[in-house]
Amino acid sequence: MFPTGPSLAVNVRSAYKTYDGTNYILKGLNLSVAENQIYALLGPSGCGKTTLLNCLLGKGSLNSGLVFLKHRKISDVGYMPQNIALHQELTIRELFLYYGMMFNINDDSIREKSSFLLKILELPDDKRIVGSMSGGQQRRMSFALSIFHDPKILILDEPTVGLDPMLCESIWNMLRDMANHGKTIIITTHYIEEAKGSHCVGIMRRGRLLAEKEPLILMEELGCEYLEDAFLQLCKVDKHLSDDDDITPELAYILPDKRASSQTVDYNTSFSTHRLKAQLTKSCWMLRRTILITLFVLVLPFVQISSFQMATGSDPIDLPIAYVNQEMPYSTYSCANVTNNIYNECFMNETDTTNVFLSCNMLDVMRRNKLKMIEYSTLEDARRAVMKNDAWALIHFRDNFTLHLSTKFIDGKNVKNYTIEMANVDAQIDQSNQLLSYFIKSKILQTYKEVMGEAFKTCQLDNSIARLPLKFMDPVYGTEKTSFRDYTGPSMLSLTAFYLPVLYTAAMMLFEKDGGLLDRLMVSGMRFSEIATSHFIIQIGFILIQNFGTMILMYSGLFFNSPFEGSILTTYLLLNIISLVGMLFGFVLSLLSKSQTDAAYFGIGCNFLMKFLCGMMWPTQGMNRALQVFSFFLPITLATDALRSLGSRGWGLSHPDIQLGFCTTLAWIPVLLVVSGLIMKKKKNWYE
Ligand SMILES: Nc1ncnc2c1ncn2[C@@H]1O[C@H](COP(=O)(O)OP(=O)(O)OP(=O)(O)O)[C@@H](O)[C@H]1O
Repeated sequence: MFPTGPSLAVNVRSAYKTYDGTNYILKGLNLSVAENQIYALLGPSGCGKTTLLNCLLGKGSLNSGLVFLKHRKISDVGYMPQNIALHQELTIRELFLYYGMMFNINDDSIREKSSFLLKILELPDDKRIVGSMSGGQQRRMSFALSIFHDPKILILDEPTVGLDPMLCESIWNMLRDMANHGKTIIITTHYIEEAKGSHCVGIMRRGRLLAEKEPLILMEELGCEYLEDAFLQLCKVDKHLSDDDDITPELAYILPDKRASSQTVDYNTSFSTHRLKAQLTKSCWMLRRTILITLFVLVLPFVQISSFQMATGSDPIDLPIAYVNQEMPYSTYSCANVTNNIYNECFMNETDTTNVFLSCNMLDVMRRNKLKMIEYSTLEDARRAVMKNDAWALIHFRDNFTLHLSTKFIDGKNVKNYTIEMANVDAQIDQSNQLLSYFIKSKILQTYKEVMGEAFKTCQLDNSIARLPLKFMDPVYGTEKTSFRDYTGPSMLSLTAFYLPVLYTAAMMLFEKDGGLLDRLMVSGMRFSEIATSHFIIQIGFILIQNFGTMILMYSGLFFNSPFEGSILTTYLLLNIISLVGMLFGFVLSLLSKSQTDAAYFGIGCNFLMKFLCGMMWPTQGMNRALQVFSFFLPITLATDALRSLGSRGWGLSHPDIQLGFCTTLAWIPVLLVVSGLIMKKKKNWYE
């Protein structure tokens, strides 16, 4: 089917390629590269050279036409991309070792080859970090890696850009030497004159090959002294002929129906342990080289959990409260001047109440409860203080408060409305902050309960008279003092377990994808499954340490005191499953994002959604019904509830709610795997 000929290494026939379905980048291009030759592909910027090379490599496919590559084994192909695509954090030596391991070259050969290439390409000392080398040095390094495994066919996309003429010359000498030793080389270049050193030049313009000849023959045929003139002449002629030869709508319509056949690089290699080892070793080098970031990533969950524990749930202290105590006329007869004897004198003494001032006792208790009580002489002043945000609430005791309270209790059902009114403690609270206003209300109630309890005790009455006719028995689960922190603690734990692997995985994958690293690795034979496995192994290590650490931090009682009744092992297992789902979610994110910035925006958005929709900040029971149902299907809603129940209720795996938490999270694993598979299938070159 392919017109190969005995000595053709590459053959392209009637190649058509479009990215958007209308503009054709390759327009019926024909190209033949004989074996053991250097083929220089010349053409102006944007004429489709890289597109053609991508089709040769099988990274892109033709819409119509034939591509044939004689040496299809991945180890037979060497590729140098146009962009540098090198791991900037590694040293030269590490990079050689990495590619050497990837191609399964033994250590001695790696040493030998790398020292030869260092010398001939005038590269710096092999301890130099790649990122610290000049652009030209990095380009030579990139070239060195493309020939490192001794490929049979070499595809070089502008390897000599920015190099000084001496170095270009030595690269061309190397290429000639390689061709003499049976290699085939296709090279694109902007320096037309250097293509004189090739065996054949292909002059490309607007998606077609205008000529394909030995340079000297081409110059002779066109009567030119320089290859550059020959190139210009061909382009000029083509410009006159082909201004209106674009793909016609009819042809564009027909072309996609034509069959495109390709025999390009065969990427179907099986999983290999040496490539996995290379990837793992490289990742360890990278982690070590970026040790500060590695440590930061490692300790981030501990910092998050600790700061959460320290900053959340404790009672606010020193909240300023304005009060007006008309029971004690301001400054003339203040609480400070009375002997407070609530503990040895009953306040319900009908004849003489002068020695008992319950308002003073209440103010004392409020101070003890860490409220900052500020006295004002008039209600107007106190109210103004609240308006000006000098105080969070205003508390008002009326004239003869204690006397009226006493009368209220003594008169019982005959009590007058006026007495009831005067026996009230009036509180006016700034409700703009719900949590603080709840807190102040609960402190006032607690104060009332405490003072009246003591007062009734002194009157030798049952102090339960002072309480509401409501008795809260011992809690079924949890404690009397369950705080907001106990509710949000498991949320923080699951969010940290989920979200950090999302970020880390997306960042790692995009780090390789950015700058064409992943693209280059794939063409060098690295399988995606090997990259993913290596990442999985490293990430699992992080996850196991981090989840163990955060659990200890939160529940061991050594650092913080969150209630924990259940099984440590079940909790640890659930946290690790949450992290695994986070990891897969991060992977999907990296497939959907073009850059780390995209992923960061998307990730931050998801983090907020998770926080609000998974019942992290507020119980899902408070959501509208439809949202509640949606929320249940999210990866960490029911798992967080399960964590809460494991901690405060002591339930185990046998409880249906815990099983539900595990199941909903586990169910996301196949879902995310399928989604990733579909994206990879749809976006053929997702790794670019
Ligand atoms: N993935 C893509 N999607 C859409 N258009 C693309 C894509 N890749 C390349 N193109 C377009 O195809 C045309 C040819 O690009 P190509 O990179 O093949 O040119 P080139 O000859 O290699 O150019 P240069 O010498 O500047 O590298 C350009 O107009 C480019 O914008």
